[in-house]
Amino acid sequence: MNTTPFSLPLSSPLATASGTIEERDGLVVRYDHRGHTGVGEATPLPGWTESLPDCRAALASAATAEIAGGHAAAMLELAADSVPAARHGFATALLDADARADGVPLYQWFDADRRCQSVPVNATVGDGAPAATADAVAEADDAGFDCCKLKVGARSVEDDIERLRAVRERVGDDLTLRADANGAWRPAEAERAFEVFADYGVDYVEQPLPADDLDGHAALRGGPVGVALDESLVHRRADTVLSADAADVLILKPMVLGGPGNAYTLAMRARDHGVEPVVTTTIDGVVARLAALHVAAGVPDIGACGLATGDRLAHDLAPDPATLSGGRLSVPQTDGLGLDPAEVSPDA
Ligand SMILES: O=C(O)CCC(=O)c1ccccc1C(=O)O
Ligand SMILES: [Mg+2]
Repeated sequence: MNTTPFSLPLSSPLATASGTIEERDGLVVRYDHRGHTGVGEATPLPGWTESLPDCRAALASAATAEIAGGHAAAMLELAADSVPAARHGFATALLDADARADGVPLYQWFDADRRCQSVPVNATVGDGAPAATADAVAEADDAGFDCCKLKVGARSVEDDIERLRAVRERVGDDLTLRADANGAWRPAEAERAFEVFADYGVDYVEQPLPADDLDGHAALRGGPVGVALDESLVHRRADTVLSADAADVLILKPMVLGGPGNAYTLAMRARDHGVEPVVTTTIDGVVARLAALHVAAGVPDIGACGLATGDRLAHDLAPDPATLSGGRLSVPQTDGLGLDPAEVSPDA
């Protein structure tokens, strides 16, 4: 196992109710397995995963364990609940090598019978003044997106309502709108937002209330605006969230869940519970974005996913083989993730 640090500044920082994401730092992981080099990415996001030093230390322990006991010993060092980004990095490299060895794109390694050329994606629009928000949504609409997610909760509910009004005035009613409050609201604020957001045709709100408040989220369900849980999956067993009947939608971030395999398993389990899975990145480099894209591609008839985040980066780890057109991201059909490991470089 070999790791290389990288630092990816954002050309377009993402302003949210829980802070602004300006830069993504992590490690590229390479691993030789079954005659192939697999590549993975560990890009921790504090608040969602372990810190970068903890991620680095976990991968160093895993590399030591690997020398004595191979990939199974390395995986045992990488617990999904304590070091999910490190686990994601190694697990992705292992899966990439496995899929290459089997001669299939990663999503077909999850489900050999599936064929998927592209995945629908949402545009992601950060917090901003009403006019700037409407501009950003109009730009996404012009670029062919059918679905746009707005960050809310960074300002008052009444101010977010003004933003929604400006958006609908600008782009009309055809575009699907979602909102993401990142846990910012108190129950009364969430109730008010759900009432008025319904008039603006908001499909669902991600994490209206703090992560721990599963009962509060359950109580918000049943109206025209759905409830999606995201932060509630951090440090918590997914079974707990599913059995609380607190969500219409589960937001699945492979980087937060400990890897693409965990995210795929959870997506299929959510479906079995009648909960719709949506796969998103944590604003990652191209290796992790492709891993998340393959997870989404493995799930039949998945709705728009939060995977169109590559254009926020000032530079990337390698050229992106997935192309955006008509609100869909193409899925590479070459073996593994669809990247040439020789092209992956921290200063690409
Ligand atoms: O879902 C999307 O559209 C993009 C991803 C996104 O919003 C996000 C990115 C980094 C950290 C948290 C979040 C989030 O969904 O809350
Ligand atoms: Mg979210």
